[in-house]
Amino acid sequence: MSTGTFVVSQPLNYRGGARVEPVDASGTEKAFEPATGRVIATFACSGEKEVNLAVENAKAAFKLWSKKSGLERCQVLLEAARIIKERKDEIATVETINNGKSIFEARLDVDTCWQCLEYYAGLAASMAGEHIQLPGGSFGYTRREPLGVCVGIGAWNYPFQIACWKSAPALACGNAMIFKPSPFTPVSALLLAEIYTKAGAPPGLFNVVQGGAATGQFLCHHREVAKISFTGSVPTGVKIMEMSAKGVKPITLELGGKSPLIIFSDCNMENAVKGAQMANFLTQGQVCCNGTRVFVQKEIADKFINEVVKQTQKIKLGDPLLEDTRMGPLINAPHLERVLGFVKLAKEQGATVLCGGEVYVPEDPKLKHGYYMTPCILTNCRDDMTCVKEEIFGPVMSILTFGTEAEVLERANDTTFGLAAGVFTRDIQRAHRVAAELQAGTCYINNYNVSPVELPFGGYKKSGFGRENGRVTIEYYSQLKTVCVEMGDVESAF
Ligand SMILES: NC(=O)c1ccc[n+]([C@@H]2O[C@H](COP(=O)([O-])OP(=O)(O)OC[C@H]3O[C@@H](n4cnc5c(N)ncnc54)[C@H](O)[C@@H]3O)[C@@H](O)[C@H]2O)c1
Repeated sequence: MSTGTFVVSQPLNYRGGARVEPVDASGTEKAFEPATGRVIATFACSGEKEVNLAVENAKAAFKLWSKKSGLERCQVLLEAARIIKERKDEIATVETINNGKSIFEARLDVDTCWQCLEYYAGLAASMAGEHIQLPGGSFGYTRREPLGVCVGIGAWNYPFQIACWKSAPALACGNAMIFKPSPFTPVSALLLAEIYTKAGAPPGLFNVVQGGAATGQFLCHHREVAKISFTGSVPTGVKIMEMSAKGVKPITLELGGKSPLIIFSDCNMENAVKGAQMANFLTQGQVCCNGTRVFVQKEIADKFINEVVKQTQKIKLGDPLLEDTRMGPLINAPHLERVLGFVKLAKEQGATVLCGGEVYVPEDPKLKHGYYMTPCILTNCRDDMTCVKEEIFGPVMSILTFGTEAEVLERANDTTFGLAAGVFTRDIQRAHRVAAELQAGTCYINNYNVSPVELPFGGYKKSGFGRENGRVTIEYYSQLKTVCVEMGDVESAF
């Protein structure tokens, strides 16, 4: 498949084990191919009736699925993981077309998806409670039980990965899921739905409803939805929390960030430069945990800046489906405008643009309506500038300099966000000391933005709560029942 050719003609909702058109709608949306600006799908946003039907389907599947043993659930997840691996190129291609990230990156994303399914398949079979001995031969035991119908609401930057990272632990624990992708990227979640069905999941176990805020609200308010796992911005996260409070529903919030990356003068310079690029330019900078505040120790600032600018100017920008492209277009025209607006404001507030920050028009005529910009590096930044305080969600790195460890820790933590942080140093004690002091859910030492599924991922402070990946996520998709067993007679207080 090549850029400029893909269109979606099949329905984009998935319910009861098949693609369906929604029975009612609250408006329509268009999905684009960011590389060309072409519309690739027009779809109805699901209304309340459609959401109710999805919940009914999920409930029916939950009845069957929750009765299965962990090993039986493991087998379905393993088969789904196998199919994802087998269809990796196709899934990555669809992701690239709808999201704009390079095919090189999309393939890496798909690897983290089948790995996630394999990981939770393994845990499904070993989930167990405790047995607790009580006086007189009585005892208690605990059962880890599923929650019921879970809702997953996704952002547009990692559409397939978000669907997998939410559904794999949810299904492993015995839940059913309804997933609502971002309306910007509605396509790839359908591939996952089809794969689960093919792998042997009962019809209705994983459903997809399309739409924006209104559809999301129907899902969150639904009486029979037991849990919401949300990935998106802080303002929407606040709304999700308000809705979940009304229904007393547990939630996972994976929200935005403005993460610090601290580079000490004793670092391995080559790795630090690579780390800064990994921290800023994956998926065109549209990554929640990006380390966009790059604090560099004064002694090495000039050298680091020279090198990082040199390497950033080499990034191959253009058609995301070409093998050697490393940066594609941003998600859409309004978002491109927003990111360029941040660069303009940074200049007005006194920052210096060392490279990039401009609209880019590729030579290939079919790409001329795409949403490309050159990766940008800003220096002369201060902590009070907008580019240093707010999540830009684009390829814009802000470089700041610092003197001492104590100073940089204070400045790094001076934010309402707390998703991730990074430190580059050769001093092993300092690395761990700094990681312990950083107020962030994930701290990278001498690397950045690697996401092994074995490690929990999630935020501190306004970046959210709850975790995805890792063993702990089982706790966010299950509840603990205590069974207390009397082996003697009742000693009544009356
Ligand atoms: N922490 C993480 O794991 C993580 C991962 C990816 C993205 N993000 C964050 O996501 C943001 C970008 O994504 P976005 O622009 O899609 O975010 P967004 O908050 O605009 O939308 C996220 C999802 O919420 C839905 N939604 C919007 N309003 C809603 C409402 N009132 N009720 C229910 N659902 C509603 C949207 O349709 C979409 O599916 C960034 O802030 C980024 O940092 C976080």
